[in-house]
Amino acid sequence: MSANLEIVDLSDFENRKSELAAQVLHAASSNGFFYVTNHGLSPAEIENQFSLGERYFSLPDDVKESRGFRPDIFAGTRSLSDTNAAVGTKSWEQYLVQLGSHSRNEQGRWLAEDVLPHFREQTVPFAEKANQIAVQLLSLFEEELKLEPGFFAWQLDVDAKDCLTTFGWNRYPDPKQQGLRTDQLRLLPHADTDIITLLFQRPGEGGLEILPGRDATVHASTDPSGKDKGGLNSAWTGGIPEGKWTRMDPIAGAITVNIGNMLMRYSDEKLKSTYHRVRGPLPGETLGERRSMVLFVNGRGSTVIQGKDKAYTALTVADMVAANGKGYENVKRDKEWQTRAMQFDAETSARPAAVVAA
Ligand SMILES: O=C(O)CCC(=O)C(=O)O
Ligand SMILES: [Fe+2]
Repeated sequence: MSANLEIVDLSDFENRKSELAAQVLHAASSNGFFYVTNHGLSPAEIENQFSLGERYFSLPDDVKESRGFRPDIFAGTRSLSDTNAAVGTKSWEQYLVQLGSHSRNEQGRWLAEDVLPHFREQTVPFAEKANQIAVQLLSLFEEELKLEPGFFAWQLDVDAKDCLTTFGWNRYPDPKQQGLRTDQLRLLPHADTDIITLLFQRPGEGGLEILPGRDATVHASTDPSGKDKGGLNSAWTGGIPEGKWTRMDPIAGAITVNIGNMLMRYSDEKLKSTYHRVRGPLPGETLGERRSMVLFVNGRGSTVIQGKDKAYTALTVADMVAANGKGYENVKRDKEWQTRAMQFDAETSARPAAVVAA
């Protein structure tokens, strides 16, 4: 059965908090994915941010790779050859940089100013605005999670010394140009590790799909491989989730939002960290290049994540980020897993039952 997808209109936020809290709680505890509109970032600001990504992607590979991927902080360059090593196709590349005034260029994985002039100075304010949207959204969960009012504003402070929030750009090359088989995914099924993710997609560049009901915990507990206890980094190990996937297509002006494993753990699994993937072309369909941008909201690395009911063991944000990085490096050794993970069967892809106002 395919899902109803919900659009949450954030206009007049301050006066509509209780109504909005009910809406986001419903969306986060069912699909774990929803759209937000009237969030305060203009189409021009978002397009400008995509164009900064273009400047990065058009650099020569060796320059991009000079800020190689650091699994411990889950930031840096995942080039086409790096993802090829991890999933066996050159279907995706990603660049992740750390926010926070504390992270020097190299540690935060920023390329030098002479390589990408004014790149950091334009990206940080955009990402900080996006981070404020995340603060607003998360404040709506504080009462339900029995957290102090203002907790997430504190946790998400990008000036904190241990801030691990990252901003990133994804590029999925034209599968045809890359010589990719049509029965392969462009991004493998995974659940995000963070508290919440803000995803920017462009109309006409679809492909994202979600598997409602299959979250990181459900997956881990039913995975016969038993490799991923507690849904810690199920993104990168163990069984491959299967079922009918729902297309989460781009909507003009909307940001796509999803709950990550940290918030799932914080909420003792009330809020769902749902599996998602980016699909390959359906029969008769040609997919060109796809771009997306992400804000992986982790916040302060030293904060201990545990819900009031203690459904999961206590782990810090930094532990969870590093575990995800380790999992990613592990899959490079498992070619058989890679082939299975990247399999795409058009039969598994469905349109949403409806896209509705929350
Ligand atoms: O490009 C997309 O739509 C999905 C990206 C994603 O899931 C991720 O970067 O974690
Ligand atoms: Fe993701």
